[in-house]
Amino acid sequence: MDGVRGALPQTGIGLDVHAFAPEGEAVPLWLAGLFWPGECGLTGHSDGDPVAHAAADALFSAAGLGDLGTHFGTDRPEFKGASGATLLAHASRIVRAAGFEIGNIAIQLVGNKPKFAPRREEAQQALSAAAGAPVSISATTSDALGFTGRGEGIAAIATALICRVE
Ligand SMILES: Nc1ccn([C@@H]2O[C@H](COP(=O)(O)O)[C@@H](O)[C@H]2O)c(=O)n1
Ligand SMILES: C[C@@]1(CO)OP(=O)(O)OP(=O)(O)OC[C@H]1O
Repeated sequence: MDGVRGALPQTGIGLDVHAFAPEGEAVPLWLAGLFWPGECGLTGHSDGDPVAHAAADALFSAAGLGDLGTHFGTDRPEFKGASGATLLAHASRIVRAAGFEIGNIAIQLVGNKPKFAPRREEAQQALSAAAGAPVSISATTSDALGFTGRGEGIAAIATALICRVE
């Protein structure tokens, strides 16, 4: 990349959705890098954490390095049950190895449950530690509309800002 373009920051976007496990299945909920005792878990090849996955996807998007499936596909048995924080840490290492530093990651969770705000600080600390960069997380319901409003799953959307440093 030549001239000023190589010095400009690059943004990325990521979206992820996971469905709640069927009632009666004792699946633990992992969300935003935290365990949520007593809450219904989400389905997935990994731990199904849409907040961490959206963040990792945003990093890959910003770096032009594909997406989560490119690096941690379901054909990779070593990622079965992997935690979202682990995947985000791996993604951050891959992006740094490609010559970038991470400015920040902003994520918004969309869903009715669990009530996220009381654990926002804890979650931000967990995912910031995983990424090695500031992660902020907001939450919203979808006003009872759509699959999140019907309580069928949780969605998350994220943006990331990275800068080329090498
Ligand atoms: N799972 C959620 C969803 C939302 N919140 C917080 O509730 C507030 C109001 O949300 P709206 O749907 O009206 O946008 C907002 O401050 C969210 O942080 C939450 O804690 N958990
Ligand atoms: C993370 C991976 C791999 O374990 O699986 P899931 O947990 O199903 O998550 P998803 O966000 O649907 O896609 C990425 C997959 O490659």
